[in-house]
Formats: sequence, structure tokens, C-alpha cells
Amino acid sequence: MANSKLPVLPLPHPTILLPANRITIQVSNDVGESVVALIEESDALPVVAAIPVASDTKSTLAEFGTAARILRLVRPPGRNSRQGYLLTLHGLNRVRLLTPYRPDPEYPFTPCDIQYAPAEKVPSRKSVDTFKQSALRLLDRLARDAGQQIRRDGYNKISAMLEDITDSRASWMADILVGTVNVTFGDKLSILAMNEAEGRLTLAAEIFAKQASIHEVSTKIASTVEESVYKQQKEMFLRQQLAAIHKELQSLSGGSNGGIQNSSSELDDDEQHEADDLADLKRRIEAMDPGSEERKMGVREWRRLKRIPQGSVENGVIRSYLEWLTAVPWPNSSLEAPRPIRDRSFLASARAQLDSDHFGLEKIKKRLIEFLAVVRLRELNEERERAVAAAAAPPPVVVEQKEEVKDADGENAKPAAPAPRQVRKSVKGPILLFVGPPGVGKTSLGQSIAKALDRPFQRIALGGVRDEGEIRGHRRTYVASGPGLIVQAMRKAGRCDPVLLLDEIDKIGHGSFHGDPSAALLEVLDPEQNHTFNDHYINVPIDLSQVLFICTANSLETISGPLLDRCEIVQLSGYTYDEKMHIAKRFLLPKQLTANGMDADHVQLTEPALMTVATQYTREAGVRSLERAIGAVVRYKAVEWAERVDEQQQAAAGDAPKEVREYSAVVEESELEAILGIARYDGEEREREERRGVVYGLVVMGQGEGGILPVETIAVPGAGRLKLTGSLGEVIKESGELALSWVKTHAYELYITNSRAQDPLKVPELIDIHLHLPAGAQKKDGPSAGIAMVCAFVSLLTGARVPTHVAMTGEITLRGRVTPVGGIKEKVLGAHRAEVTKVILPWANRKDVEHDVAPEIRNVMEFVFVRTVNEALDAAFGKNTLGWRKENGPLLLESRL
Ligand SMILES: Nc1ncnc2c1ncn2[C@@H]1O[C@H](COP(=O)(O)OP(=O)(O)OP(=O)(O)O)[C@@H](O)[C@H]1O
Repeated sequence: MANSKLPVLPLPHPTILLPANRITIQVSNDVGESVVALIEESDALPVVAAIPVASDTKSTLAEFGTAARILRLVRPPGRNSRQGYLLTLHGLNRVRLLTPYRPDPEYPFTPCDIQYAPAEKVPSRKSVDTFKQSALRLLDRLARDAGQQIRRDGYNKISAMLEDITDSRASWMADILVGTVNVTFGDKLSILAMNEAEGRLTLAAEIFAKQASIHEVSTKIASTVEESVYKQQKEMFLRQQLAAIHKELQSLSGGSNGGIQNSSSELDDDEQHEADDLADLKRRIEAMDPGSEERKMGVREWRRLKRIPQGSVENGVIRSYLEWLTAVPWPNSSLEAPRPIRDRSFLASARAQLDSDHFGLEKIKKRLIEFLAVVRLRELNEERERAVAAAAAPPPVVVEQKEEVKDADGENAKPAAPAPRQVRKSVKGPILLFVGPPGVGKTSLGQSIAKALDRPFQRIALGGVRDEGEIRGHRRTYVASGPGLIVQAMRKAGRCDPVLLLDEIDKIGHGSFHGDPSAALLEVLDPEQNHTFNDHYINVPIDLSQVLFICTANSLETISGPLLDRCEIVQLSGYTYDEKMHIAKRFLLPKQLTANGMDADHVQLTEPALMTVATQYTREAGVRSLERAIGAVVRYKAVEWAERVDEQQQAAAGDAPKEVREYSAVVEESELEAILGIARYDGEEREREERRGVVYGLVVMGQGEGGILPVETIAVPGAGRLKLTGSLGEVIKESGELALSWVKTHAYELYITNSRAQDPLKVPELIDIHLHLPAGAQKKDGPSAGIAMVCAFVSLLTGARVPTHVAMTGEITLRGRVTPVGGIKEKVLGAHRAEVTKVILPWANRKDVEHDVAPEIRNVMEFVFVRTVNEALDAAFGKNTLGWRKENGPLLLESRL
């Protein structure tokens, strides 16, 4: 190892000069001047010890460096002091600094003691081979990824050289390669410090292997980044172009908002939202079933939208159309029956659901369970059939989703191969029609069915719908057009298989110059047609076959025949007071308590109080008014409670002048008047006066509610005619004529006239009979008032009276037979509410009373079933009240048949 003295040149961090390498560095003017002096001093090219600075934070020099020959020095042009000199060095040998370097400000190149590295041994074959392999792999990669041909050629040349190199020159080659390729400062420094050939080759092989894999990864990352950057740039570029085109189009169409863009940043937000909305719309179109009608329509309208300038009316129309189109829940391709249906315990849990939502209604619940069982069986059968068919069918052709997505926006989109859409077929069970008075739970039963099936529930109110367009939507040519009620409900439901409740189909208008809404409903409800329901606005067939429709109505009379034909009627009647009490306690009160933020400890209605609310404050078949009245009581108590809490707080804060009022949770019957006001139905029965010519009949009103109705008759001077008033329909008028004819025929037997030939309206005086049914504004029709009319005429003509606790219903024939009528349960319940205790009914209606009327009512009322008018008269006036002539003529005998 030879020692010597060499001027030290610190290399700026992170420059390192390895032996056999050449570098050019920039040096300060002082250093440059010193190099000039050095060159001038020496005969040959001067040699310096080029020592790297060990770290970028400290200026301490590394221990090792390279003896380097100064090859060239370039002065800065025009003595530009800031630019510095350029110095080219050629590395010769490894050196080690023996003494610490202390620069002299006067003369930077102070010679220092250095030691040259010893002569190297020839490295082993193995390490040379490993080194060569590693270096060749790296060079190969570098050549492959080099952008320019000239660099690629350079790497290839070095590779060729490396292959031919001798073992003794391998370590020299290692220095050249480490100096050339881009390795870290640390790696270079460790190569510099390694003055043994064998060790240097091993170290170089490791460095090259590491470098090769780093290079590989970074190339990969670079290419990925490049790709995404390219995509983003491309998108940005295209968007900018699009924006520019829009702007141009706007200015062409006279838009004067050119300057707006620069002036306000608020508008930028709007633009952003606009862009987001459009992107959302586009995404929704892309998500539509490829090849489907709706997607084709969506794509077509989307293209139109792009062509029409923003802000124009047409643009808005298309936008809102597309929003609707994409919001309709189009059938998905899920072929599985919904989960709850497949569940084995489905029927049991459906039953539990119905029970937890409704009291009583046993027959209805039984019918609904049957209905749900049918729905389940059909769905499961369908699923099985589909599975078999799918197993037999050839495998489906897979269509790349990515291509389809492009089509939605691409101008040159080819029509996608329309793969037939596979959807669950319709359940095609019967369409249920709940008929009954208001507030008996028709709507809430529909909700329970939806809950049991785990499907969304939507109610469509059809009351007062007069225009077909309300159901089917209006064509887009109309100003402010939009889709119909069905599509609106489907959108709200958000699924293609909701339960839709068509509420009050009996109140829907029939044909007018706006079209017939009930005809549109026919299409909706027809399982053969509703898989292609056509909403005029959407204008793409919508599949409603998976929707479960349930209808409700108060009465069947106004429902058109064809509509009725599609439905299966489930009749709900009113509740007895007993049932109402249960419903109130178990359902209505807890519901109202929750709705008003109270709990059961805050309000307790005593049994007599509840009964009074039911009997004297409400008189309805259902429980809606009862619920309202209970709600009013709860709210009253809520106010009391809140006041008391406030007073307590004030008292606690010490600023309450008054005493805290007492609060009692219990509501007694006596408090009801203060809470709900004067009872509406209090003592009404007492007002029912027993009068000549007045009889109470039983009726079912328009809302399906039963009740009693007085049949009033008076005799007025006249010409033997009958006058009927009170908004009577044809049938009821005829039944009045019929009743009078019967009375005229039997006037002799009833001691009204003295001979069979006399007309009771002409002898002894000439009179007219005026029959009136009160509540004149309410339309009345039907034949069921027959026996009530006969009784009223007989009462008028004989002077006998029918007690006010008696009411009756029944149709009569000319021969005096009493034939059955409908609505018995409602009528009996209505009579019970009106505190009638004796009801006269046709003999043939016995079974209705047995089946439909609750035992608690049957037990407190007297039912007289009559076959003939004579029996009815006896039951109404009391046996032997009316005198009957003994000699029974042939007519009377006939009437007893
Ligand atoms: N059997 C019952 N058990 C529990 N609650 C009931 C029962 N029947 C009705 N209700 C309650 O009465 C209220 C009114 O019922 P709903 O709205 O279903 O009546 P509706 O028959 O549909 O009336 P409308 O013909 O006027 O639409 C609801 O809060 C409902 O939960």
C-alpha cells in the first residue's frame, strides 16, 4: 500500500467518481482559479484526490475517494462570476484519506496524506459469472425500456463487451457499470470503499439485481400512471371540447350569457351540479337492461338531449322525461322468488303479521291466508319450472357489459343484440277487492299483506279521478305533462313487484270527454294485458305483471261490471261496540299515544269512558272517528301533562308563583264533555217518536255503513195518488207502488175499507198519500224497503203504530211474499248502534244473521224472520193489534203461500 500526498477536491454531494469513470462537475470560481494555478504549476495533467462529501447536511468528507486526473477545465463565458467553472475528471485509483481534511481558505488545494489501494487479486470464476449474469439482466432490461435507439444500442454494446471481458478486468467493468447506471449514493459509496475485487463483484451483482427489480416495478408503475393520466387527459380534453361546442351552439341560438362565465363563481357550482346530474342520468341509462325497449328509448332521448342547447324548453322536457324513464323500476332479471315466500314459515308469519295489525276479522284473515298461500305456491311452481327449463337450455351467450355501456353514449352505437329479458312471471292470483264502510281496516289490511310479503306498499287514491290521463299519464306533447298515478306509485315503490292498493275504485269517474279512467284500470288489472301497460308519458311498455294489486271500495254499486269481474270481493262489515272496544284498547289508543309522544302511564281511558266515546261521540261502522276522538283525548292530556312539567320546573327553579297542578292519568267518563264537547248522539233514540204512518227501515248508506231510516207517510187531500219523495231511485219508487197495491188489495181484510171494491185512497175521503224518506240529499235506491213501506201505509190507514224499537228490511212481491235482501250484517249493526232491539228480516236471511252477526249482538236483539207480509205486519205492530177479517178470501190465502 503506497502512501502519498495529493491535493483534495471535495465532490459536491451526491456526486461520486469511481475509478475508470469520467465526470464533469461545476466548481466555484475560487476552486477553478486554484485548478488553473495547479495546471500551470505541473508539467503533466495534474492529479487530485476526488473525495465525495459524505452527506448532504454535513460537509465532512468520506474516508474513501478516487485519485483523478484533471482532463479539462472550462472557464465561464465572459467571466460570469455566478456561473462557475466546469471541471472534467477521470478516475484512476481508489485512495483513502489518512488525515482529516481541513480546507485552507487561501489555497483550496492543500495536499493531504492519502493511501492508494493495494494491487487487486484476480476474482474467482464464480463471482465473475454471478456478476456478469446480474449485470447482463439489468442491461437487458434497460435496453428494452430505453426510449431512444441510440441508448438501446449503447446498452447492447456494453452487454457485448461484458460477455467478452476477462476475469481480471471484471472488477474494472464493475466500477464502470456502477458509475454508469443509476444506483444510489450509498451503493456507490460502498463500491468505492470496497478495495477488494472479489467483494466488489459480489456487491455489484447484488446492486444490479436490486436495480433490475426496482426498474421493473417502476416501469410498471410508470406505464400504469401514464395510462390513467392519458385517459384523464383525454377525457378532460374531450369535455373541454364539448363545453366549447355547447358554448358555440348557445351563442348561435342567441344565448347572451357569454360573459357570465368569467364573472361569478356561484354559477360554477351550478354547472358542477348540472354536470353531476347529467352524469347520474347517463349512469342510470347505462345500467338499464341491454337490448331492452326502455334502454333504447333512453339512449335515443339522451342523444337528442345532447343535441339540444341547454336551457331551452325542449332540453328541460327531455331531461325530466329521462329522469322519469330511469326512475321507473324496470323488471330486473332476478328469477328467484322473493325470500319470505320461500321461507317455510311464511304462512305462519303472515298470519302473525295480520294478527298483530288487526283485531278480529277472522274470516277475512282466513281468506287472506288462502290468498297468500296461492301466491306462494304459484311463485314456487314457477321457480321450479324455470329451473327445469334453465337446465335444459343451452348456455347463454355472455355479452360484455363494457361494450354495452359505451353504446349508451356512442354515436355509432350498434343496436345491442336483444337478448330476451327473463323475469319472474306474474303471480296471476286473484285481485282482491275489499268492500266495506270507511275505517274498517281495508287500507291497513293491504299494508299488512305487503309487510307479510316483504314488498313495498303504495296507495293510489282513485276517488275523484275523472281523466284517463291521471291513470295513464299525458303525452309529452302536452304542456306540463307527466306520467300517470300507476307509474308515480311504481317510482315511489322503487321495485317492480310492489303491493299497489287502488283505493276507492267505486269513486272513479266513468267515461267523459277526457277518456274513461275505469277503462285504463281494466288494462292495469288484467293479467293478460298488464305486462305491457302503456303509460302515455313514458311511452315504453311497462311490465306490471309482478305487481300485486288490491282494490278497495265502499260499495259495489258504482263499480263497472268488467272491473268487478276481475276482482275477488272480500266483504268487510262494521264492528260491534264490543269489537270497537277491543280495537280501541289494543290498537287505537297505543297508536295515538305514540303519535302524540305520550305513553300508557300518562293516559288511561277507563272502560266506561271508552264506551261513551264509541257510542255517544261516534256512530260509524268503522273506527276512524273513534280513533280521531281518542286522539283528541290524548292530545288534551298531553297539553295538561306538558303544562304540569313546566310548572314543576318553574317550582324547582324557585320562580313559580302558583302551585303545581295535580295531574291524573285516568280519564273518566265524566271528563269527556270537558274534553270532547257535548256528545253528538246523546239521547237521539228518545227523539224517535212513535207516530202514525212512521216506520223505521234498515238501510246501507252510500259509504257501506248500515243504519235506520224512517219511512214517513202522510195523507193529504188529493185524487187517490201516491207521491214519493226523498231522492228515490226507480227501483225504490216501484217498490213503493208495489207496497201500496198490496195494501189496497188487503184493505178490506185489514178493516181499512168496508168492501173489497173500495179504494182506501178514495173512500171515505179522496186523499193522496205522500211517502218521504228523509235526508233528501242522499240518493236512495233498492227494493229492500218493501215491508217498511207496507207497514207505513197500514199504520197510516189504520192508525196503528209501530214501536220505535222495531226496524225492518225485506223486499216484497205482489203476492205478499218477503224475499231476501243484502247487507244484513251492516243493517243489523246499524240497528244495534241506533238502539233498536227488534229487527224484522226476511226468512231467507236467517243464515246471514247466524254467520255474520256477532253473538253478543244476537243475544241482545230480537230477530223475527218472516216469509210473508202478513207475518211482517204481525211482528211490527204486535200480534192481534191489527184486526183481520175472519173470512179469508182467496187472495189472502194466496199471499200465505
Ligand atoms: N280490526 C282492526 N284492528 C286494528 N285496527 C284497525 C282495525 N280496523 C281498522 N283499524 C284501524 O282503523 C284505522 C282506519 O283504517 P283504514 O284506513 O284501513 O280504513 P279503510 O277501511 O281503508 O277506510 P277508507 O274506506 O276510508 O279508506 C287504521 O288506523 C286502522 O289501523
